[in-house]
Amino acid sequence: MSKSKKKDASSKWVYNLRSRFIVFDGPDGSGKSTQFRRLSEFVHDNGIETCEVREPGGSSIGEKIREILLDPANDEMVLRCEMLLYMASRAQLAEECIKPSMMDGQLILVDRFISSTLAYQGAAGGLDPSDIMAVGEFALQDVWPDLTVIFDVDELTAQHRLVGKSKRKKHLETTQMSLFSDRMELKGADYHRNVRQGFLDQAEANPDKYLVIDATKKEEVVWKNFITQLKKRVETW
Ligand SMILES: Nc1ncnc2c1ncn2[C@@H]1O[C@H](COP(=O)(O)OP(=O)(O)OP(=O)(O)O)[C@@H](O)[C@H]1O
Ligand SMILES: Cc1cn([C@H]2C[C@H](O)[C@@H](COP(=O)(O)O)O2)c(=O)[nH]c1=O
Repeated sequence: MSKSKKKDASSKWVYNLRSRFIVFDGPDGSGKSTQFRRLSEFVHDNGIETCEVREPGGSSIGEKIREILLDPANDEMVLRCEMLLYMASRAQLAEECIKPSMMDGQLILVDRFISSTLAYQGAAGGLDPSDIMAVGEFALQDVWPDLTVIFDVDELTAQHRLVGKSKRKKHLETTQMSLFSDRMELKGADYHRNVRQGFLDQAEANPDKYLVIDATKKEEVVWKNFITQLKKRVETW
């Protein structure tokens, strides 16, 4: 078999990704955005069009909400306000970007989604997950992910990565806010430990809709494991 035919046969599963919705999630510094970019490149090489957005943000209104949420100056923000703002950004994103792109046959790749609200404002913040889901159902209507991939990493590894990332950012960006950690990253170690556990608990409770990837390994190793696990899952769709 020629090399190109071999590639066609081995990547046939990729076509099952059309009109699907995949979320990348995990603790800050887990490396999810790195793997997001790698999957994007991989599917484009295989001729799949994508809609790629981040949360909070992804729409012009959502990006304004993001600024409010992550600005360390807003330290008086109460938990219910925080949760509703994340969800408001998500409602706009679902209607403005996700729904139309799905109808268009694109693969939807989202950096964070309601899984983050359940982990941060729920497991770590203390809000009842059933309240979050009730607001989520109102905000999202019928726009729910087919798969949420959790990039799991311990706190220490994540912290080292974030320090490295912010050092590089200092050379690249000029805004004052980019020089410092955002409001959520500034929360303490206990909070971030509960965030991680919150993600793992969601995955354990919903194995059909979640995938957990060990993100502590080198980038290339994480990628190989991720694409192998994703292929297995997508072949069942
Ligand atoms: N497997 C890895 N091993 C070591 N470093 C990594 C790995 N994956 C990503 N990094 C580096 O760690 C930093 C954080 O990665 P990335 O931005 O992908 O994480 P993230 O989880 O999306 O972060 P955030 O939640 O803060 O947006 C980056 O500097 C990136 O180059
Ligand atoms: C969607 C969502 C996000 N968060 C937190 C998680 C991060 O600390 C920031 C987003 O920053 P990133 O650089 O894009 O990862 O917000 C949250 O607490 N709740 C949510 O629903």
